[in-house]
Amino acid sequence: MQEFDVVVIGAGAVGENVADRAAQGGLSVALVEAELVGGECSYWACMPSKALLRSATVLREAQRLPGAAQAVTGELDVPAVFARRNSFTSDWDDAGQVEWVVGAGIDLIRGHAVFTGVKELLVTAPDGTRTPVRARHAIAVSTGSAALLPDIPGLSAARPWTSRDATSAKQAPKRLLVVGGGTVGVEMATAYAGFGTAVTLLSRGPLLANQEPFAGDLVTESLRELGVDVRLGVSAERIERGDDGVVRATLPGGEIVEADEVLVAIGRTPRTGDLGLETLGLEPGAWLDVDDTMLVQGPDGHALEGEWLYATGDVNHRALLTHQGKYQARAAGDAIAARAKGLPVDDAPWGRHVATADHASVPQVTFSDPEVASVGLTAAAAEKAGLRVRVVDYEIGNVAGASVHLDGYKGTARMVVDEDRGVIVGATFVGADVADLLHSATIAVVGEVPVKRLWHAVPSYPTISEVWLRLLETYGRDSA
Ligand SMILES: Cc1cc2nc3c(=O)[nH]c(=O)nc-3n(C[C@H](O)[C@H](O)[C@H](O)COP(=O)(O)OP(=O)(O)OC[C@H]3O[C@@H](n4cnc5c(N)ncnc54)[C@H](O)[C@@H]3O)c2cc1C
Ligand SMILES: NC(=O)c1ccc[n+]([C@@H]2O[C@H](COP(=O)([O-])OP(=O)(O)OC[C@H]3O[C@@H](n4cnc5c(N)ncnc54)[C@H](O)[C@@H]3O)[C@@H](O)[C@H]2O)c1
Repeated sequence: MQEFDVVVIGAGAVGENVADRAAQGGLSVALVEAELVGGECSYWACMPSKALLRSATVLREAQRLPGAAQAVTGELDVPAVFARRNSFTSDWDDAGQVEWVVGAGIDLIRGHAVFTGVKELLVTAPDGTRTPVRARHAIAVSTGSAALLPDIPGLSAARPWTSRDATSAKQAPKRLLVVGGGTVGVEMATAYAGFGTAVTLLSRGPLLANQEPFAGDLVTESLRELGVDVRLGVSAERIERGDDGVVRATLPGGEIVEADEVLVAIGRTPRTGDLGLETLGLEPGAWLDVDDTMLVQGPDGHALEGEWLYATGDVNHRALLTHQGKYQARAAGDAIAARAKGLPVDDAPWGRHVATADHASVPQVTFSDPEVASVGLTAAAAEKAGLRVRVVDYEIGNVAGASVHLDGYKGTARMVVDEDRGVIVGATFVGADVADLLHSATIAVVGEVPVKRLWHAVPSYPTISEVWLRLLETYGRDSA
């Protein structure tokens, strides 16, 4: 039996951070990983997807800019894009991240962990060796999520791609059918359209349905301009792969769409089905409910006896984003160290040991073309929450900085103001290169900066950030 103060299951970006914080808190920590140290984000999600998107985005921008357009007359070098993607994933070799783990003083145990009891695990290594592992203080589950497959007749036998296949493909297929109009569907449709693939995207609702409606509208329009056949309000009745290798999707009404590959991007499922959660009285295959310090809540709605089981990252379903999972990891790792040493836990809202921002100020950028950057509540969500809000919209193309940035700049910004408190509770920017604008909004939302004070935060001229001034002018100084 190996024994540590803390054991973290899953060495994705989130598990790595829990382990790091607990180790920095003076505890001995083991990190258990069944696949690659670095997890989904490094090898099959954030980094490879963004690497696949970036080159074509830059090329399209250059092609729209007089002077640059004349110089950029060639086609996208698709193999060079895939090669750049490979370098970001280190060719799916985790040696660099293992080096970091070792350097941080964390013990790495390779293998698949299963709970055998309270604070006890059995880890099965790839060669079949089994190691019992015990935690003196805490175990953190950071096992992430996997792609969800819909129950469409014929689909599972059609060898569908999941996000892993789309981000790790060695070449672009001639035709790609994308099922799902959320973040993965939109980003991968954009990437593959950039490679010259004929993409058909089926979405049962509008694109990016969790965002402000104008975001999905602008992205739909631009995907169609890129040549993507976007079908909204459409679900396939059947998807099969024929003996000829061709995928055929039957749509309502009998129309058949043919493709070489089909990517399923309809959401995620927690990686808790094979963890032995039943041993602890928890439901295998379910998301793990947690409190704000990331302690797992049992069926009675309270932390397990002894406050020892934590869950961070995708697996707790609070916000399926790397940065938000790492934020939870910092809170949880510090809370584990504090509880282990009998120190006070600062679990008041916005305290050191809680992930308060998960509730109302989660930032997210979808790297579509145009980019969609949002934080906090949409207007609809704010109204649903019972807030008295005022919504202010502004066309980003009218900002001097945007017009210099790109000819014919098209985009919209929205701020959602809580009229009772005089603060911004949500903001969305849709347009080229708005991603880095988002953090200003995140600070305003988290800091609950009064709108009347924002008038003194002067954006530089001529930058796209002057959209802030235009939003305030549209809101009106007398209203603030
Ligand atoms: C295509 C795509 C693009 C994305 N792009 C972005 C983006 O741009 N920005 C962003 O913020 N988010 C993005 N996300 C979301 C992001 O990838 C996830 O939120 C993030 O990876 C979650 O991290 P995690 O550490 O919780 O889980 P993971 O990264 O999934 O790590 C979990 C680890 O646990 C291991 N594991 C599981 N079970 C066991 C077990 N029983 N024993 C041992 N090890 C186990 C797994 O092998 C894995 O390495 C994207 C997601 C997808 C699918
Ligand atoms: N840039 C980023 O930050 C980024 C990029 C990719 C993924 N992600 C994260 O990964 C998560 C997963 O992304 P995703 O795109 O798979 O999920 P998603 O939840 O963003 O979108 C899934 C879409 O599929 C639709 N859908 C659900 N069931 C369906 C069915 N049976 N048939 C047809 N459509 C169906 C939903 O209505 C939704 O529009 C996201 O929640 C996001 O947090 C983030």
